[in-house]
Amino acid sequence: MFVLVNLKAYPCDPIEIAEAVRDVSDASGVDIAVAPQTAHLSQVAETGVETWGQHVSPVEHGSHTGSTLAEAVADAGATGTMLNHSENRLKLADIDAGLAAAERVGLDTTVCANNPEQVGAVAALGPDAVAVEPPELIGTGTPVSKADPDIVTDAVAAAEAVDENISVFCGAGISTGEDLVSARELGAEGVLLASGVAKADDPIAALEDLVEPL
Ligand SMILES: O=C(CO)COP(=O)(O)O
Repeated sequence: MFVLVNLKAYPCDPIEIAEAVRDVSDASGVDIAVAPQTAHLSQVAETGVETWGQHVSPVEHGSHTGSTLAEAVADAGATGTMLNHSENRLKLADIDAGLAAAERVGLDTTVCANNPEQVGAVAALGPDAVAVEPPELIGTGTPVSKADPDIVTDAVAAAEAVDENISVFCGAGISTGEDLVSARELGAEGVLLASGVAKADDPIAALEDLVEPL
């Protein structure tokens, strides 16, 4: 299972969480990555943790003030990026161009989608992975794998129907090892989560609990 910890714009210490993710990943052997704010990518990557961008812009070098250039994200030490998170939705053409930008610099790509229908649509653009995250469950602590397991199984089927090599992740409300096991049983190869770690009093304990049953 792959675990991507999205720090969003939460008021957490990105280095403390990066070091916790690195240590728990090393000790458990579970592939865990962290996606900090773009401005923190270099500092986070320097800890040695697997580092992802939260977004890259659908642009090349040029006159694009305020953009998140894929080249800069890769130079900062990221090895992957999310696109189209439900809190940063993109037009289909921009997802396509964002994927091209990420692929240009060798970043792994995970395109988020709100439901299985959108998973099928974005899978057609050829990302490495898709992630289904029902927006109404994000940040609630109620895991998608329990609240609406069909969303996960339907997302797996929708991606497989397009390309069986695309990995499917799920996210929203996931915070415990039990949630990860349920996600895996529903066919997900990974999870995206945020508040369960970024808002935890003890991020190491939260991460250890997550990977314990794997
Ligand atoms: O949006 C998410 C991950 O990208 C999920 O957020 P929560 O884990 O806080 O529900």
